[in-house]
Amino acid sequence: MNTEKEIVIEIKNFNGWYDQKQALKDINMEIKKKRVSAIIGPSGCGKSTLLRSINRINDEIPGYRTSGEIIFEGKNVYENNIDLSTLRKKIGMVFQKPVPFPMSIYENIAFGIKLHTPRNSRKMDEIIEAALKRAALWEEVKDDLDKPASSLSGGQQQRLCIARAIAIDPEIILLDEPTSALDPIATQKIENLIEHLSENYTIIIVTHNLAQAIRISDYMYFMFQGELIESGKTEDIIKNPKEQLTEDYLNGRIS
Ligand SMILES: Nc1ncnc2c1ncn2[C@@H]1O[C@H](COP(=O)(O)OP(=O)(O)OP(=O)(O)O)[C@@H](O)[C@H]1O
Repeated sequence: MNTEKEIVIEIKNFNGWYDQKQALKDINMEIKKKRVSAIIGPSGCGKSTLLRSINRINDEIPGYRTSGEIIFEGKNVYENNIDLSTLRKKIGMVFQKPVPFPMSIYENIAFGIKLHTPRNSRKMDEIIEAALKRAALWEEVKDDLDKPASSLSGGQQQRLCIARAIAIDPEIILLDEPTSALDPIATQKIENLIEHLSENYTIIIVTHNLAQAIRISDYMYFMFQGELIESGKTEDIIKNPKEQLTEDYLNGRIS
């Protein structure tokens, strides 16, 4: 396996505050291209805040402010002239609870494509089929594309949300606890899918499920109380954590 991968995101001296409360403290990290990176750590340590800062979706929370840099494609995403719609096209996101739009399976995916790439509309059917195939959902829904997305199971809805993200051709997919609302079988399907997706996309996943992070990630980033404590290849961190806090977390002494 080629482990020397290109860096696609570099986070430098990054801080985040909700009003007076500092949620992220001087975060420095590098994300490797076309790998699965898992951000782990106990509840409230800042995982989601960090993930949601990467595509600036956290800007939507009143009172949230940041300092430092998140470099993507040679630019700090917090520069004033960054176009947020383009940023979020390139850095897609899937949330904890599947949130399909109240429309058909087909329209759920078409909607995002029309929003971001109207010129592609002639090829719509092809793009939708390809996205559903990549999200491992095509075989289950190909005869039901006109049915409401709400008729799908929770796991299928989550794969639909992943297909929706894929359809607008992102480079990076952010996944915020994508399986926490799913049963074990649906979870396994998503985990298999994530491993597959990293052939084509950079995946950054937040999970409170350490076993899941170990199963699917190439790199792990352990956070505690707003700080990044340790990061590295998953197998190295598991076998040989350098920090006592990491070891305590891996051994279940911190949860
Ligand atoms: N909208 C908000 N307003 C104020 N404080 C917030 C807000 N969202 C998160 N926080 C605080 O910021 C800190 C980090 O929260 P965050 O949700 O990023 O942690 P997390 O590691 O993802 O937690 P969990 O695993 O429980 O989802 C916590 O102390 C939390 O209370």
